[in-house]
Formats: sequence, structure tokens, C-alpha cells
Amino acid sequence: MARTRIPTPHGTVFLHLYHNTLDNKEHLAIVIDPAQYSTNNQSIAPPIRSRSLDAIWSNDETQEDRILRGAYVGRLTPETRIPSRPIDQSRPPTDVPPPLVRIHSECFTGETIGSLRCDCGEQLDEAIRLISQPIQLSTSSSATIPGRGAVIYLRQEGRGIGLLSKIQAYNLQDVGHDTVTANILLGHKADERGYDIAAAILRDLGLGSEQGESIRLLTNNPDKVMALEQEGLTVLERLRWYRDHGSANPSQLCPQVHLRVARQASA
Ligand SMILES: Nc1nc2c(ncn2[C@@H]2O[C@H](COP(=O)(O)OP(=O)(O)OP(=O)(O)O)[C@@H](O)[C@H]2O)c(=O)[nH]1
Repeated sequence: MARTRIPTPHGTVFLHLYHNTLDNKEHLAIVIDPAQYSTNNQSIAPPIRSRSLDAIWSNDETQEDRILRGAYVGRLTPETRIPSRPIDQSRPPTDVPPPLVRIHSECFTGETIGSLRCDCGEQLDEAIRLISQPIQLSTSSSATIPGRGAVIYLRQEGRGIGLLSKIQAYNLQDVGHDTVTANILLGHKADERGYDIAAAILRDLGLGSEQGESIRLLTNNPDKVMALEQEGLTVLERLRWYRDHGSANPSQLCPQVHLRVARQASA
């Protein structure tokens, strides 16, 4: 695996690329924890870091090897390069809310070419924006810490049926079938997504696992919570956050979307 810093409109994030033994796809974790990047290093919450990244991979691994794959702490600059050490995870103080997590499945059409058949591109952006929002600590009405959490980006296009079948399904939708029937006519299940890889990535990041912190999950989809709990992860709270797919009715929008719509209307 490897990790690097990516500047985004919502701030600095750390992109983690994972290899796995279940499929030959490169799944990703977008870790939002800008405190790790700050120079004053006074974060009261534990850093969200990958155990496998910070592990020592071999006896002959050099500091340069570690830096190259992203196993460093703080900022990487021409003058500063501090390799990380294997993690000793500490539990956060009790007034720090659990990290916010979004499990997002790949959607080339919505994210890359801006398809309006779905709102996946907007959802991805909104997830990073929401997780990046400063967090108010419960013990003090004025103290805040930088937003922290992660988007787990799974390479399961078209609810797991793949891009080719998704394109064919769109044609079936254009001739009058709904999304579920279109998938079934193509020999697929209505939804072929799985969340075991997401659970493994979350465990690696110390999110939701016994050794780490519990999480708050951004989703309208209770299957995602069930799947993570079956994998032994702890989801403290499910936050409904967006409109359900296919719902164009503004009365069904959640508060964040109402806010965004209001902002757009006044722009
Ligand atoms: N087959 C098919 N897949 C679609 C269609 N529209 C969106 N998708 C896929 O649906 C997936 C979106 O899933 P998620 O981001 O996990 O979100 P969700 O299942 O809607 O649940 P939430 O967590 O509540 O947002 C992506 O893989 C998209 O490619 C469609 O019309 N047909």
C-alpha cells in the first residue's frame, strides 16, 4: 500500500491506496485528519493512521523506502522527512466525538464525467466537506478541533455490477425498466456490493475496531451498518445525510442538503 497528501477544496487529505487478497482492485481510503499535517502538533485526538503503512515491512527497508510509500509523520518537504514508527494507538479523550466515516462505491459516470443520472459525484464531495468540518467538543461550547474521519472508496462500480453492465442497464432504463429490473435482466442481483474490504480498511485505520475508536457512519443505507457490525466493527451512530437515490423531491432532502440548496439559491 501507499499514502500521499492531496490538497482538496476542503483542505488537505491523505489518500491511501490498498492492495488486497480478495480481488485485484486498488481500493482507497481518503483520510481527513488535517491535525496530522499541522505544524503545531497539538492535536488532542489520536491520529488516524494505517497500521500496515506504519509497520516495518522488512529488515532492509530504508528510511527512503518508508518515505516513498508514505510512512512519514507531519509534513513532507525538501527539508523535513520524518519516517513514522509502528503505531501505539491511544484512546481519545471522552469529549472527542467518534470519527465520521463514509463508505462510497465508485461511480465513473457520476464522478468523472458529471452524469446527472445519479448524484454520486456530489455525494463524494459532500462527504469530504462534511467530514472536514471543525468538531465542537462537548466539554466546552467554544473549543473545536479540526474535522476527522475517512471516506472509504470501494472499486465496485454500478453497485458492484461493473461499468459495462451499468452502461447496458442505463439503456434498459431508457426503454422503461427501473434500476432493479435492469440489473436483474442482465443476470445480476439488484445490488452486488460487499463491505468486507471496507471493514478490513477501517480496521487497519483503527476505526470501529476494538483496538481503535468507534465510528459514526454517514449513510441512508442500513445494510452498510449491518455489514460492518457483522464484521465485528462498532458503529456508534448512523447519520442520515443525503437524499435517497432517485428522490428528486426537495421535501425528502436532509438538513445538510437543504443548507446546500439554500446556499446555491442565494449565490
Ligand atoms: N447499477 C446501477 N448502479 C448505480 C446507478 N446509480 C448509481 N449507481 C451506483 O450506486 C453506487 C452508489 O452507492 P453508495 O455511494 O455506496 O451509496 P448508497 O448505496 O446510495 O447509500 P448511501 O450510503 O445512503 O448514499 C455506485 O457504485 C454507483 O455507480 C444505477 O442507475 N444503476
